[in-house]
Amino acid sequence: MESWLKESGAVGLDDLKFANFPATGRGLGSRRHFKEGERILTLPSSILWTVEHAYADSIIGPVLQSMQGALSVDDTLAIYILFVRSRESGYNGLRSHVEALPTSYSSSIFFTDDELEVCAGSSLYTITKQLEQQIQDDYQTLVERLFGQYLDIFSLGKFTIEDYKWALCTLWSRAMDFVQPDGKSIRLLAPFADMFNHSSDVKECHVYDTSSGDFSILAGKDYEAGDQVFINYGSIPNNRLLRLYGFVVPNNPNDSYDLVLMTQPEAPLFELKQKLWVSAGLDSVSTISLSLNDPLPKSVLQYLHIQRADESDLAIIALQQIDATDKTPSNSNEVKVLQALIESFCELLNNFGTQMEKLDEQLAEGFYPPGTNAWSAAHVSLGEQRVLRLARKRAEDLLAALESGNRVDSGFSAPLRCAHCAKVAVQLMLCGRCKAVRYCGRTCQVAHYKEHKELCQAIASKSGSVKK
Ligand SMILES: C[S@@+](CC[C@H](N)C(=O)[O-])C[C@H]1O[C@@H](n2cnc3c(N)ncnc32)[C@H](O)[C@@H]1O
Repeated sequence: MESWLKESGAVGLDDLKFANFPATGRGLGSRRHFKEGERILTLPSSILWTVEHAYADSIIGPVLQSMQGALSVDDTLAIYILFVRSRESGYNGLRSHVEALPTSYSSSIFFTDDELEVCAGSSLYTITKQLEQQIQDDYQTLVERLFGQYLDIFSLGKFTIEDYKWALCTLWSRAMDFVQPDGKSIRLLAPFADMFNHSSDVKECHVYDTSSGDFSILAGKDYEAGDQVFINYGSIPNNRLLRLYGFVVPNNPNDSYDLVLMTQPEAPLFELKQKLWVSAGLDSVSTISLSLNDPLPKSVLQYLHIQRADESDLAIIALQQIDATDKTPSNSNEVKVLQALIESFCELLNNFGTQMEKLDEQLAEGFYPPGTNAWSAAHVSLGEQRVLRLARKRAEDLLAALESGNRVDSGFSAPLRCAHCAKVAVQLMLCGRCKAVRYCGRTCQVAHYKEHKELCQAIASKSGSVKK
């Protein structure tokens, strides 16, 4: 692989070497001193795995391009990798990269039932189960649309579901995403650079040059010869690390719980509520990440206030969203929301197969041998329960404050802004009908009317300013 990379114009390979490190397994070590910020590796655009390169391939490109409804980025790249791996000749450079890839992964999708059961009740458990089903469905679609249609290209036995899962895990654990100046994102897999392991102790140091398409790694800190060189994959919680990368960081400060909030369309006042969720940046199905730093984000309370609102609460929430008057939702709604939330947190915590104290004990006693899948699952479960307990405590504190008459900001104030263009301004004109929304001028009011009409009527009739 290295000679192919050098011939293609890669710079910096001689200063790095493959090595096995006790904590992380295979990675890259430095052969000399690197100063923080110094460019240590540059790979030319031509050797990167990208969707664009898959489309440009003379064999697989026309097939991909002829498909009705483009494949997802990950499916395109996964198929490209499997295609190159299946070739008996040609593609020597890319094939040398594929040969250097791990033969198996420890993403949670490969866990046995017993291993996954260790984190039963966690959001990782649910997402992993859903993902397994999703992968099977996606694979079936690929067989029907692609593998079964072009048997000359997709050799039998080299595009099985196990191969597909392996290729997906290759991408999840090694591909990187960058946003380009036009706002579009690019996902790429960089041979050799995908051998750097992760450390949160180094600065973010991978760079994509959008004009040349070249990819570089800078030193994320000072290194001496012989040190392992790291990159920083980002602030990732253990549940995500285990699902995508197959490892965990004990006591991960980024741990989180993915709380799924949903409301059925049959619920009363659903359409009005949907509008309010959308204008609060939410949706009727919202997944909100609770974290150790912010165990109860305001968006959770915003969602639930809308979900549990009756007609008069809805009108008040609409007013608050738009004109930021400090009218708070009715006390009963807020109390209802917090009580229901505490109850849900208790239920979620009870659903964990093994409670936190027991897991702590088991980990301390070495019940799960360190580094095994069950040990990783135990750390995910611990992290998620820690977050949920903090969230429950926060909701309990808010409820106690409310009941004792000390209101605490639960996330409703917003600056005065135009309901159409969102411009924040002091001089805004009120909608004459509902007296609830504000505009920076007549043009915005007219442009917004169609969207505003339904809520306008609802608020106006509620406040008695206009008869229906
Ligand atoms: C981009 S690859 C890095 C190279 C990889 N170690 C290899 O041998 O091919 C990412 C994978 O490396 C491993 N890894 C990276 N950082 C790690 C860390 N801090 N601790 C444990 N494993 C790590 C995980 O298996 C992860 O999925």
